Parts: sequence; C-alpha cells; structure tokens
Amino acid sequence: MTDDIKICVRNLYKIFGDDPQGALEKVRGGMSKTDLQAETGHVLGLNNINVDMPAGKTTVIMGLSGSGKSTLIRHLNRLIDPTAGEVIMNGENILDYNERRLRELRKHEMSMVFQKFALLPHRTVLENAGLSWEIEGKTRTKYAAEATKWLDRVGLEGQGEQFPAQLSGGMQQRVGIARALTSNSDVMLMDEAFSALDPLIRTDMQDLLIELQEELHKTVIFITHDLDEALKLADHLVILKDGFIVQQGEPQHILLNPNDPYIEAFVSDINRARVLRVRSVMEKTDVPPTDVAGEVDYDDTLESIIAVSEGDTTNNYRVMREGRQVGVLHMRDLVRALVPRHPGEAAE
Ligand SMILES: Nc1ncnc2c1ncn2[C@@H]1O[C@H](COP(=O)(O)OP(=O)(O)OP(=O)(O)O)[C@@H](O)[C@H]1O
Repeated sequence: MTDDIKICVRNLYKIFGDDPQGALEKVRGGMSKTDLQAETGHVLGLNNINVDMPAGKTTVIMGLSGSGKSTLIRHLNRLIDPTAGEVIMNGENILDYNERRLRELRKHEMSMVFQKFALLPHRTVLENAGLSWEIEGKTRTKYAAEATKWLDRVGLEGQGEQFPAQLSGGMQQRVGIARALTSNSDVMLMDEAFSALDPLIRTDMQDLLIELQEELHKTVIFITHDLDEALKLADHLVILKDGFIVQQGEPQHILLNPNDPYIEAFVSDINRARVLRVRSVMEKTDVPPTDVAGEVDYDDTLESIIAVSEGDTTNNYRVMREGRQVGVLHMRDLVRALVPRHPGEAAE
C-alpha cells in the first residue's frame, strides 16, 4: 500500500446558471449559497473544494442531500466540467484531456458502481460483468475467464448465465462490483452504491468492500449520506455541507475532534464504543506499564475492551501491533473518549 495521492482536487468551484463566471466573482467575494440563489438565480454546487485522495485507499464523501456529493464525483470522470479549479490524476490535469484521452480514462482508469446498479437487463450476468470489454468490441470468449474470476470473488459462483432480474438487489450490486473489477481500472467511483439495499445486505456489501480493499488496494471514492457507513469504510473522510468542505481527515480523528457544530451534531448519535479503536485513544509508548491487566490489539474497538475489562475503569493494558508494544491503554482515557467533546475544547 502507498500513501501517494492518486487524485488531487484543487480550488474547485461549480456554479449552475447562465453566467457562472459572473456568479463566481460573488462567491469568491464571500456570498453564501442562499444569497447567491436569491440574488442571481445561480446555484452554488461546489465552493472551493480541495481534497487529496490517497492511492489504494478509500475516500468517502459524506453529506446531506444537496450538499454537492454527486456534483463532486462527476467532476472526477468529467461528466461535469468545473466553473474553476483543477482535477489532477497521476500528475495530469484531466481538464486538459481531449475526447479520445477522456474515453480512455473512463474505459481503463476509472469504473463506476451506481446506486441503482445500472445493469443491462437483456444481457447475462457474465456479459454485464464484462461490459467494459464488450464496449471495446472484445468477444465473450476473450473476457469470460476474467469476468468469471471476479464474479466468483464477489460471491456469485455459477450465476454467470442468469439475467439481472433473476437476482436479488444485493446480488445485482455484486455484479456491479464485479463489472468494475473486471474492467481492471485503478479507481472505483461508488455513488451511494449500497444505499438502495436492505440494512443486513448493506452491511454484507460493506464487509465485502473492506475485504476486497485489503487485497486489491483500489483507489475508491465512495459517496454516502450515512455516517455509520462513512466511518466504517473511510480511510479519508470528507464532510460536505452546502457545497463546501466542513471537515476532512481520518474518521476517528473527526469523531474525537469535531471542528464545527454541524459535525458535532452529525456525530452525536454515533455508538462511539463500536466505532472508536484503541489506536485512537491509547498513549503512544513502548515502555511497558508497571501495573498491567493484559494485552489488547491496537485495532480493537473500545466496545470489545469494555467487554474484557468487566467494568474495571482503573486498568491499564499493553497495546500490541504485530507482536510489538506500540502503546498503553488507560481505561480512564477510554471512558473519557466515549463522551462527545464540544468544538473549541482542547484536544489532548
Ligand atoms: N444540473 C443542475 N442544475 C442546477 N442545479 C444543480 C444541478 N445539479 C446539481 N445542482 C444543485 O447543486 C447542489 C448539489 O447537488 P448534488 O446533487 O451534487 O448534491 P448531493 O449531495 O449529491 O445530493 P443527493 O444526495 O440528493 O444526490 C444542489 O443544490 C443541487 O440542487
């Protein structure tokens, strides 16, 4: 895995209306989305977005309806052109791409997984999985082995000759994921990909994506309006409101250090014990504690530690990562982390 940046969004603005450049000046001068709409009839879609999306990791874009999530993801494959700003991928500004290069980008470098699956109803599951190859004029015999490999990998062994309508929603989205994987692109754009699924199936799909990521390290850009899903999937979390970024960073850090009442309100209902991990609340030290109740893993959830502590809030634990001590967990710090902090309170 690498910490390189795969996609870099710089100073990106999108304004919908007849005179976006004129409206841009007003937005840069500080006019709000509401005032812009009331005064000029223009809609501010995105307001000075800057995000570095790490290679091989999952970046989650989260926000309520109308916050600009879809507008942002559509800039990444240039379904939308910005009013101002840049989208740099592998060091190239994709806004400089001509039609031919853009087609290559969409065919070979980025795949999309949609909320409503977007499968072709009269094609078999195998043909749907191999769609990017079909579009290039390749025959079924050329892509069958690759498509079958990925259908098997996402749990659809033996389903290749079915038609989409014969499958459940969860299985159809597995085809959507197999199609993205068969295209062999590095970047996967997932737009509310699991939002149409029943809760239990949705959890299964989230687990599948995490499993695939541990193995494949794709650069995933995942859109959701669901905070639990965002916290579960994100390596890098970006929270949008009214077209601007309110906060971005490592999800556990955001949960422990909300920088705005909006984020605070968002995270207030979260089951913190289930989401927070030992690594986020431990003291970093390789010195063993004198009084130790046991060893825990740095990736354990706080919930699992509470279960083993049997309610004793005075315990200390050695925190281990791959057989080495990386910290000490004091139960009093764990208990403190379970209570939401208000923005402005000093982080420890
Ligand atoms: N083609 C368009 N013309 C005018 N306004 C638009 C257009 N597309 C999006 N918008 C506006 O831009 C803003 C951001 O919309 P967007 O669809 O990106 O939000 P979203 O967070 O994806 O919402 P949802 O979860 O409902 O899809 C909204 O105010 C929306 O009304």
